[in-house]
Amino acid sequence: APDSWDWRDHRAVSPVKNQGMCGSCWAFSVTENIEGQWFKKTGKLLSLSEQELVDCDKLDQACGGGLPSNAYEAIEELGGLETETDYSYTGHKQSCDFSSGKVAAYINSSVELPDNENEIAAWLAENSPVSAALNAFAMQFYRKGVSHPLKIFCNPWMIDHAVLLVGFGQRNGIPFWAIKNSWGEDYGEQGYYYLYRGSRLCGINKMCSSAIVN
Ligand SMILES: CCC[C@@H](/C=C/S(=O)(=O)c1ccccc1)NC(=O)[C@H](Cc1ccccc1)NC(=O)N1CCC(N2CCOCC2)CC1
Repeated sequence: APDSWDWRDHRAVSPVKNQGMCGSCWAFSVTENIEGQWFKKTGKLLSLSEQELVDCDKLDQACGGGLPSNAYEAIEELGGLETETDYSYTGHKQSCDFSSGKVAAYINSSVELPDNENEIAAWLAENSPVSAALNAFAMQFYRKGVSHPLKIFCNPWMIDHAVLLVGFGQRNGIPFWAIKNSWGEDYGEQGYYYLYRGSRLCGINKMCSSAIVN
């Protein structure tokens, strides 16, 4: 794998979004992974609809939480995702208003990545941004820099948030993951969280996955 990689340099990442008062982080993690997969296939960067998942993904619990693995399955069953513009975000569950004629992006399958951080980095650089989940306790108090929380404050077995890995590298020799969050641009560093890479912190390595667009 390269020493560093950042999909934002390749215009494969949409602007930071804001889930508002809805526990829909799982939907943002998945739509933004698919934005990256779709970009890789077509060279077009679309902003895809999280609201479609909140309203129409019956395998997950809308604002009450969800799992990326369920969401990939739901998207395959629905037939794809509409754009953010066609099915815009309201931050609360409504009746499903999906129309297959408006599908802007589809997926063929999904993969769970290995839990080795070097392998995850290599896969990311080769393929697309990666859906990940982690214990978000330290994220809530983050302002800037490379976050390196004590393990006792970031139990890797208490995973409660889903995010997007967009890149990795080193800052003054400190290895980091560049993590796109869905709490708006005022969060952290322009909406991003930088987490120390290489110690499996906060369980960041445990639930990495991606849709596959052939
Ligand atoms: C109320 C849900 C909040 C929401 C989004 C997070 S959040 O709101 O951004 C946030 C997180 C942490 C601190 C502050 C704010 N969290 C989730 O969606 C998390 C994300 C996650 C957790 C663990 C592994 C992978 C992904 N998922 C969840 O909360 N859930 C996973 C599925 C579970 N289902 C219950 C019924 O049986 C099927 C499974 C419901 C809870």
